[in-house]
This record gives sequence, C-alpha cells and structure tokens, in this order.
Amino acid sequence: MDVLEAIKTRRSVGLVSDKPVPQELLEQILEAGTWAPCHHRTEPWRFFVLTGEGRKPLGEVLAKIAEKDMDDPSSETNQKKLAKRLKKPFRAPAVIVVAAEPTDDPKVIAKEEYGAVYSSIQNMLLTAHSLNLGGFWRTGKPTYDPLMKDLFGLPEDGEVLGFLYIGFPEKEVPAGARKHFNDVTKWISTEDGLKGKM
Ligand SMILES: Cc1cc2nc3c(=O)[nH]c(=O)nc-3n(C[C@H](O)[C@H](O)[C@H](O)COP(=O)(O)O)c2cc1C
Repeated sequence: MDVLEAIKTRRSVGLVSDKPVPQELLEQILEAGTWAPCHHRTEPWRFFVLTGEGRKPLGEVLAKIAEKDMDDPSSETNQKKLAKRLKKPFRAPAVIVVAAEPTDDPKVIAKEEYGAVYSSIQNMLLTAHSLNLGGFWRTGKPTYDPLMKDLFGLPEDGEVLGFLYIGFPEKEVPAGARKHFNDVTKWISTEDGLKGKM
C-alpha cells in the first residue's frame, strides 16, 4: 500500500474481534513507532502492550479514577458506571499504551518530545492499517490523571498520550472525509503575502 493511500484510507476502527493479534504484527507496529522523527534523537516514546489479563489493571485504574468524582460509588448507578470502566480495555485484544518520557536535557523543548510521540502514534496506526488491522486512538481525561502515570511507572514529567486499541476489524468502516487542504492553507509567494487573515 502506498503511503498516501494508507494515510487516506486509515480510519478509527472501533469494532474489532477478540482474535489475538499475532506477536509479529504487534512487533511491526512497535518498530514503526520507533521510527518517528524526534529532535535531538531523544526517542522519548515508551510502549506498554496489554493483552489478555494484562488489560485488567488498566480497567481497574479507569474505575478508580472515575470513583474520585463520585459522592457515593456504592450506589447502583455508580456501580454500573464503574463496571463499564473495568470492561473498557477489553474492547480490543491488544491495547498499546503510548507514553512520553521527556529527556531532562535542558536544550530539548518539552513540547517537541510530545510531538515526537504523537508522530510515533501515527506511524503505528498507519502500520496497523497496512497490516489489515483496525486501530483506534483513545484518550479522555483519565489518560492524564496522576493515577494513570503511576500505573505505568512514569516519571513526574512523563505522560500517557494515547491508548491504541488494536484488533482485526469486525466490519468495514465507511470512508473518511476531510476539508480540502486549500481551506486550511495559505500559499505565500510575495513579501506581504502574510498580511490579512487565513
Ligand atoms: C489525541 C487524540 C485522542 C483521541 N481520543 C479519542 C477518544 O477518546 N475517543 C474516540 O472516540 N476517538 C478518539 N480519537 C479519534 C478521533 O475521534 C478520530 O481520529 C476522528 O474522529 C477522525 O476519524 P478517523 O480517525 O477515522 O479519520 C482521538 C484522536 C486523537 C488525535
């Protein structure tokens, strides 16, 4: 599959089967993740591959985080909500947790470390797609909760940046749609070309 075709046909695939993803396919995805650009060659990405019962602690921490905002976690409604959180990581046979561990090198700009990890995520989603796997980048507020950081043993300035749910698609996802690039682009070919709004 050519790169532009892969980019344009990749979709967020929410519905995947329970069929385990072979280790060698997961390894290809992870390898692609390590080939993202990174300023000063810091390679700030960290990956945690959760499969089988290895997904359970993620559900437990999602429930624990949700519980913090509940007045009465034992109420029937809240118990149902917590049970849903416990199940979330089981929506796909493999969940790749992608985190950033920024270097403490003072010449490195912290947000560029995050940028590198976001590029790594896109590499992984495109590779999953090229392997006929479905991928879904999920986040949400709990992603950035200190308890999440603790679960994965990240340092204080580290952060989980995404959960990549990977599996074999259960059904085809419709084609995507985007604005035309000219709607978000200004072509500058004269000195005063930047005057005025986009
Ligand atoms: C940083 C980031 C976080 C995301 N988190 C979620 C999420 O928590 N839940 C969700 O349904 N989609 C999430 N998405 C996926 C987007 O909803 C999806 O990419 C968008 O709808 C476009 O669809 P496509 O990926 O099929 O092109 C996230 C995407 C990004 C870039």
